[in-house]
Amino acid sequence: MPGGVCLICGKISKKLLSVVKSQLRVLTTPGWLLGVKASLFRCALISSLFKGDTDMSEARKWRAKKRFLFSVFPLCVFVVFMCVVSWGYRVLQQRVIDNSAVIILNRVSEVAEEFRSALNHLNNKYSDVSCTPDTVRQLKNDLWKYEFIREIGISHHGLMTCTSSGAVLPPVQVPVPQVVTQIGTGLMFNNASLLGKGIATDVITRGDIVLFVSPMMMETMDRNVREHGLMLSLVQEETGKVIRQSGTLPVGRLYDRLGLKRHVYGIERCGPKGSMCVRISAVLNDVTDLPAWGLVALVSTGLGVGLAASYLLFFYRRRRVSMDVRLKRAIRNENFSLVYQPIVRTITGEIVGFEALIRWRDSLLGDVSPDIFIPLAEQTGQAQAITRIVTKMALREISETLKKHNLFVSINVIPDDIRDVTFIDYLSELVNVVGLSPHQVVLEITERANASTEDVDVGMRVLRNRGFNIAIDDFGTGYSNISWLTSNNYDKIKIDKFITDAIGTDSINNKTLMNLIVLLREIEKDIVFEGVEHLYQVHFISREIPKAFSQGWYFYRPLDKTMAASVVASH
Ligand SMILES: Nc1nc2c(ncn2[C@@H]2O[C@@H]3COP(=O)(O)O[C@H]4[C@@H](O)[C@H](n5cnc6c(=O)[nH]c(N)nc65)O[C@@H]4COP(=O)(O)O[C@H]3[C@H]2O)c(=O)[nH]1
Repeated sequence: MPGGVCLICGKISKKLLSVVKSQLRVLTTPGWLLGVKASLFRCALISSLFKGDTDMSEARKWRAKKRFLFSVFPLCVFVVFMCVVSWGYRVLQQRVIDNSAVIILNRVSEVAEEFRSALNHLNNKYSDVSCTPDTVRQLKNDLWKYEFIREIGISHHGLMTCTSSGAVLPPVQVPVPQVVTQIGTGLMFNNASLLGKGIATDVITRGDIVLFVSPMMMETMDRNVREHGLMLSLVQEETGKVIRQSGTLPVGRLYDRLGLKRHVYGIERCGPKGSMCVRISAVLNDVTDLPAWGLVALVSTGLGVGLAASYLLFFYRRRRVSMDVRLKRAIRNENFSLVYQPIVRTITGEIVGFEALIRWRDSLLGDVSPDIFIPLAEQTGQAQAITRIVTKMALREISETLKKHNLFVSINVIPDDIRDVTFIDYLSELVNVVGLSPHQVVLEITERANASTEDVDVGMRVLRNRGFNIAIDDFGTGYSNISWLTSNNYDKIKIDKFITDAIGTDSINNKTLMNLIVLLREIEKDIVFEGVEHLYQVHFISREIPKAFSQGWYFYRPLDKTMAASVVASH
């Protein structure tokens, strides 16, 4: 997406740049126009990072890339790093808060359940009883059963006459509760009038029963909440009104200083319908709340990661770019050589043809394997140029030997070559000029390439109609093996070295090989085993498919043109 935006920006910039350039020629140049020109040029240059831009010189592009890699890129990595760390920090805090909240909420649920069952039980037991010593003794006994209740009282018509400590004389008026839930439970917080003697406590009432909540219970709960930096609120479910709160939310350094609102994370659990909800809230810190040393360590790590990523990308790009640039130059100067590896009849060892293999020796990079530069050439759209160079060189260097001994030469091509009518014409013309018969030229197309598209099929048919042969290369490495076998658009099939390597082994590939042998015996095409290195492989191939051909170090390594001519002559 940024690449796409940049491409569009780049295109517009280049257009504007040309307009500005033309204006510069006719106007006396004001300073601001020079500034605009410089900015547009920079933008066009950056856009060329995302596509092959032929207008910019390689060196300029590389300089722009370097500037980008060591300015914008590390900053982007730094920002991403900080975002990821912030996000991770937040997730971690949520986990910790969730764990503490679950413990507290479970405790609150236990307490609520105890009050609920006490109110039900005691209301049934003590409705309309008078405050006799026996009643007081029974209340005392009942009190022992409850962990969170400190005192039980009995009231008649709003007057508390009896408690588990004894008769209340004179009876005390039970005040109107501060909150009444839908199921008729009344709550009073910090009530100091009922027990007298300067004791303030939370009171719960329903029917004739008055329960005095143990202050220790609330104290323990508050301490728990404070320790975890949380805030516990009792909320009325229907109205959402907060009726009791313990603990406070900690202040955040930067946010509060700047007066920004902080993100409060909350978990709520409600009792049976119409009762109370308990909410646990916490402020989620972010990296700005870290102590100064933590912030410094984090920023340094982020910058370090950004720079490390820049360096890695720089070295990777430098290697790629330099190889890319040098390959372009090598193609322009046709700075390659060819070697020819003989292909032989397996049973007799007689040479029947050669495969032309490209070699590139760069003054800086040394010998670069075709396995490296051919895929690079394919990615950068230079592979077709290579095919033309190889075709021209091979036919010029080896046609005399081919004609003299009626041999063929195999040339590696890519699907784009087969699709390209101009290449087919070019090849026909060359073959004509050097006086070869088209059947002495084999075009190898790798099975890994997704070559089964319609236009490739058409190209293959055209080539075969003109007398050229088509070989399916590296058979066994792709995923369209069977479809290739059943198509009739080729003349030879080259079995990849990894299948040949399975000969005489106990591997899974050996099973593939044995199944393949059954299929290959039925096929009326030339079969070439690649990478034949050992005598037992030769014996196996000769026994299983006597008509098969072989190519490999057991017979010959790739040879230069002079050696290739002399081995055929000496045979
Ligand atoms: N270990 C071992 N290796 C053996 C043996 N016999 C042959 N080889 C190597 O196996 C490769 C066979 O070529 P390929 O399958 O077409 O695979 C080729 C082909 O896909 C590509 N390539 C080479 N030349 C060209 C070219 O001119 N054009 C294109 N498009 N691709 C080429 O590069 C690949 C590698 O080429 P090379 O490095 O020349 O490697 C060659 C050859 O040197 C053996 O007994 N043992």
